[in-house]
Amino acid sequence: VSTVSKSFRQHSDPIISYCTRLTVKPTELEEKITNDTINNDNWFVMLGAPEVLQLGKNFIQLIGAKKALDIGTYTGASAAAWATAMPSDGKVLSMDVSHASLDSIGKPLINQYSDIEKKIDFRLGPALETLDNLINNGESGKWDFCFIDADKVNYKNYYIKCVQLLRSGGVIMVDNALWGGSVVRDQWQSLDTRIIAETNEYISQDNSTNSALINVGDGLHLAFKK
Ligand SMILES: C[S@@+](CC[C@H](N)C(=O)[O-])C[C@H]1O[C@@H](n2cnc3c(N)ncnc32)[C@H](O)[C@@H]1O
Repeated sequence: VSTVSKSFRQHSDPIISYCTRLTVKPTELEEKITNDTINNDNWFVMLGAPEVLQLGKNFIQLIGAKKALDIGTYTGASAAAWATAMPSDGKVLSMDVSHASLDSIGKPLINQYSDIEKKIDFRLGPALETLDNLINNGESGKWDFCFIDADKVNYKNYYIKCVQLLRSGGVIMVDNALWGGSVVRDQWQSLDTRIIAETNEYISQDNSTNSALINVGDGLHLAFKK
């Protein structure tokens, strides 16, 4: 049994299933994306934990977010979650270097829900380039919500760019912030672990945000821009 785990993993602690069962309220579309990803894609462990997506949706509604950055699309589960939580004039910019899983699993489902589909802009290419383009186009301070969930080696870079793009009162969610618990186990220091741990330290020292590092899903570092 693992105490740092996404609820859909078989080895996750029953307490995680309990918390998830009571609070996660997926729509029909969200449920379909989750199930199709788990049943059909070899890399399904990358899927955003439903309990993390629910928390993000709650934040989006709490702060009235209308512009979200989704860094790491995969099958589109997180992008669909943010779009679901937003009003009809909301916008999700979802970034990935590959659209293979999105095209085979997420897109055919999302296309059946035009109210969700029209809110999401799926952008192909390295996320750092997309974020730099936004900054160069005067988008700093104009975004409400960021979800960081792509390649771990760029986590600190993504965080720094998201802080710049976010408005005051905006929320950043850094996923996989506990990386299966490896951040506190010296013998598991892979490059990804080291960079995630470094990013956590950086966020904790960053005076431009308040933060909360919580054990939900694979660990989630929340940062609230001052
Ligand atoms: C953990 S998955 C994202 C999961 C998704 N957010 C969800 O909730 O289901 C990570 C994704 O990041 C993408 N990725 C890897 N390197 C990237 C990069 N440099 N820029 C953008 N996306 C990248 C991968 O192709 C992969 O689809």
